[in-house]
Amino acid sequence: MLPEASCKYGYEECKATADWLLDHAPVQPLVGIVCGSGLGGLADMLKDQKVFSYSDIPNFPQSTVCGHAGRLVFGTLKGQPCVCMKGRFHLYEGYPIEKITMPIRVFKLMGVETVILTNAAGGLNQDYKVGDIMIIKDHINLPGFAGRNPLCGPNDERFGTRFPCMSDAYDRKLRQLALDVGQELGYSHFLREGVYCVLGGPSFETIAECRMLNRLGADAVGMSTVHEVIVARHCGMRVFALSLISNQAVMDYSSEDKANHEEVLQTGEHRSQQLVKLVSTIVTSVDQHRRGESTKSQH
Ligand SMILES: O=P(O)(O)O[C@H]1O[C@H](CO)[C@@H](O)[C@H]1O
Ligand SMILES: Nc1nc2[nH]cnc2c(=O)[nH]1
Repeated sequence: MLPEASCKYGYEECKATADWLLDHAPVQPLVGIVCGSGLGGLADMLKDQKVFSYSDIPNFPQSTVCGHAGRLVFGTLKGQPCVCMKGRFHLYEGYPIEKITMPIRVFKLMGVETVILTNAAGGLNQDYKVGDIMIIKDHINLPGFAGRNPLCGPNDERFGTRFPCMSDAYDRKLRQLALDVGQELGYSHFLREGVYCVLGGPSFETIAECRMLNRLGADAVGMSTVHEVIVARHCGMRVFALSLISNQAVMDYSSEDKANHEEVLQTGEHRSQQLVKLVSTIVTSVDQHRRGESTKSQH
């Protein structure tokens, strides 16, 4: 007998959800985008939209966090078929870890090849400023150290191998592409590359915790993304992820600053335009890149 969680959000459930969506969606998406806290505006860049409430999608979890609308948006970006999650799920909402990442497997079963994940995060690196955009080059899965990994439980080979590699989780070519695109757009002064650390939340970190995470090599801290990345890589999708530095993590006992969700959402609003421009240009270039690859493979 399989453990309960694996049975509830396994291959058949993901396939049923993917088939239902493909029956109702206007396009078969090749790119899947996940919007972080306050970053739902990213979905507005899609043309010819068809929007589904999470509550209408079979087997789908429901959003419970302010800044996560709970809508799945299909559409195109310069002809590139995309699907965009306006709202993601977090461990602290009380969902089993398999349910948090279930939409990523649904992406895969709908035909998505590239996943773009965004989040709001606290800046640990002392050189970072609020409003910086950090391209994620690597992660620290702190809950994973205690056995909280979305791949725990029986492995379903239809998704991927038992022991997936994570040293290449964040696609090097897409990271370089983002740096190039950022430079062309004149964003280099607020574009960074760094390491994201996930914690369980929902409480923000203590000063001692922030200091410890920074010493461990983390540049930014949040409560999401890493579980989705692990599942996306397990089933063979390309991953690109970025953090909007929405607040400075408090590292100093003399500081009066206090992390809060309102500031997180506000920073999202302020950077929204540039974030949309950056992500949409990357998506368009991914398409060119893909076409280039398939042209090459024909020769
Ligand atoms: O990671 P996203 O979904 O952007 O949200 C981040 O913002 C919330 C805290 O303000 C937490 O949920 C944290 O993970
Ligand atoms: N854990 C954590 N998550 C965040 N999300 C946005 N800011 C933060 C932060 O400072 N800490």
